[in-house]
Amino acid sequence: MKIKICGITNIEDALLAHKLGADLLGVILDNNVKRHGTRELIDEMKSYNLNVVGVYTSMPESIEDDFVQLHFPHGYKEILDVKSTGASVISVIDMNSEQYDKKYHEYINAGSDFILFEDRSGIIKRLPELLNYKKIGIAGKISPENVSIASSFNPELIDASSGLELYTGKKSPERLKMFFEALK
Ligand SMILES: O=C(O)c1ccccc1NCC(=O)[C@H](O)[C@H](O)COP(=O)(O)O
Repeated sequence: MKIKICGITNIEDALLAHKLGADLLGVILDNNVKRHGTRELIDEMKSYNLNVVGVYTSMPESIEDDFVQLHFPHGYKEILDVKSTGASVISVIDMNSEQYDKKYHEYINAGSDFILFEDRSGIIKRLPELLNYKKIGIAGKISPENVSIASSFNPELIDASSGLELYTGKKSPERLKMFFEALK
């Protein structure tokens, strides 16, 4: 099971999350999103050998990342285009969208490395719906208080962001520590 901390906006949060045990660190590359980062931040994170996921809300013109999160409704072509660069793909499915099961099979068949099921109002209550899926990640209000429930479900990927913040865009060192403690 891999742990991804998303919404990283600064190097201090990135280094602390990595030190505590994060496998992947997500940087949102969309200036319209409050908790976004920059290409410069990604370069700095890579200089520390951190595993960075570039999180995109639309298809980027070029791919410079080792891990790419397609955080918008996409299809076969976008996944193949990213995979042709050698990057790993995280395909996000909004569980409140129609036909999420159909999308899951499309993304699996296209070769996505992880299918990240997201319910921004809280994924924990949706877990019973996900029992028969493979290669899945889960996201949506995962926090120190409920991450033990998330991990007992044993997904391939757990993604957490806002539940670890002091304020939007800034992670709380205390909450990060509590989160990784709860995973032990
Ligand atoms: O976090 C955002 O505001 C965001 C906005 C637009 C696209 C992606 C965004 N986040 C990426 C993520 O993977 C989230 O961090 C993930 O769904 C977890 O969300 P949460 O823990 O509920 O903040």
